[in-house]
Amino acid sequence: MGRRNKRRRDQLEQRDRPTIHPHNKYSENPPDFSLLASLYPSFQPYVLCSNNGRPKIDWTDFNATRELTRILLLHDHGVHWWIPDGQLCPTVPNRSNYIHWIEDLLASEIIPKPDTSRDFVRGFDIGTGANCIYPLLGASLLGWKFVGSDVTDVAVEWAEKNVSNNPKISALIEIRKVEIASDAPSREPSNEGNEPSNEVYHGSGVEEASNSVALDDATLGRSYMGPPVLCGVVRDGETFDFCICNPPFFESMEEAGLNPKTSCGGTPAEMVCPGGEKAFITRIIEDSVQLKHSFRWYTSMVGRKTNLKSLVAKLREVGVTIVKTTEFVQGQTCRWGIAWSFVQPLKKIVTAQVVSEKRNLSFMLEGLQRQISAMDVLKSIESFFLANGASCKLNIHCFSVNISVSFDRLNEILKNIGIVEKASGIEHLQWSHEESDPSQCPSKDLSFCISVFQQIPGTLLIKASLLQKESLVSGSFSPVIHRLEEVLKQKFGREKAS
Ligand SMILES: C[S@@+](CC[C@H](N)C(=O)[O-])C[C@H]1O[C@@H](n2cnc3c(N)ncnc32)[C@H](O)[C@@H]1O
Repeated sequence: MGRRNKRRRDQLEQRDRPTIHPHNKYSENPPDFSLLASLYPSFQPYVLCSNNGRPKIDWTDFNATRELTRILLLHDHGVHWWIPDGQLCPTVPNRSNYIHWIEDLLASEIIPKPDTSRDFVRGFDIGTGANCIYPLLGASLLGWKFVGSDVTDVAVEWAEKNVSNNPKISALIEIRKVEIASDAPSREPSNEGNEPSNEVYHGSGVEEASNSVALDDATLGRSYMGPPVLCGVVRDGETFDFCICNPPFFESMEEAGLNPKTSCGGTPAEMVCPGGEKAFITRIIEDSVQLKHSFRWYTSMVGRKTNLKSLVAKLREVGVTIVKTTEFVQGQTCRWGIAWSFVQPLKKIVTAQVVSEKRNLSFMLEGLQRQISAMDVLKSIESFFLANGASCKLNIHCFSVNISVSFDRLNEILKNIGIVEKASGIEHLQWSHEESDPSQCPSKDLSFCISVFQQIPGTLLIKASLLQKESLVSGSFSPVIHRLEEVLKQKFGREKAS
């Protein structure tokens, strides 16, 4: 392969791999465990030496992860912080990414700036938790004001402690207990605003924005029947620039499982709600229909891509003016951010990422047995392509493998799975290559990168990104990845399309 092609491939690879937000304190300098241990003796017992001689911590040890969070907040943010045993322990670099995404949303000119005399940013953290992480980060990094809500006494008590222990920012943060009225009638989902308006949909992946999903029971799942979320908690006349939410993701503690690779704690009240995240975020959407312009941006974290799709569909249905999505890559976990607004956008946003849509494909492997790791699946992917004559470069740190399949081998794979040559664009290849200047000629190899992400225990997300745009065989990318999906589902999972 020519040097120019290689450089182009490397550039595309870099661009496609979602990374830590550039404003994130840790984007250039990840936490230095040795330095932190030398500065904070309480952290020393948790710092171990890995096989390659680099310092590491045991992510399955709750005390180690909590101590790391404590000293990162203290060292890098000047924040004093603690949570009781078992409460959900946030990782500072990951939570900072969400804050910086909101910073980008507010700074963008997608919707007009607020027409108020208020000269500060005010956010609402739905379910702030005992850790109160988003208000603490937003206030210390950016001087934002917050209301942080929660339902449990322990969360409210510890969130308040975490605020009052930080006098420099305590005036910026109010903790609000969500009152659960014992006679509260169960709310039916609202139908208000069902008429679609002149929507502008803008996603970092067009897939999310353009897929129309029928809103049947299977799509929306169970309704949220729990305590109030926004309506009944936001007071009359209050306005906010945004809401932020890391919702209870799971329908049961069993589903939450225990991720053998990390121990971030998390009590049932923090992790679980009937209907899981889909029901909870659907309630935020319904409340936003009532509250409309009280917030400039409504946002939530989403744990599953399948839910992201149905939530975007729900947003279309209720007539929001804009939807934005993003992806948060957090080590081996991938999460999404969803944001919407009822404010009329300043200009029409064109979402024509047709090329990128075709260049990125993904599927889920669900129902995996506990002992099957992301690494097992990654190695199976490598074996599948090696067996088909491809060249593979495994990157065990990124849980990814770069694959290059030559034209001849590609032909074989596609023939084996009954794909006619015409459909893959291979016919094209035979004429153009002969007569062109080879240095200018689009590649006839198919090169792509496959990454494996842990979603929740038993569920992996497999993402494939085409590495070169100008390949004459890029039409074969999709059938090849579909073939891989079939093979992996047969080998590891129960048959369930994402
Ligand atoms: C996954 S935890 C998130 C905690 C923290 N924001 C974080 O990111 O680590 C979800 C939180 O939502 C709270 N919660 C559940 N239902 C709620 C509701 N209706 N209103 C406010 N908070 C709620 C839970 O008590 C829990 O603290």
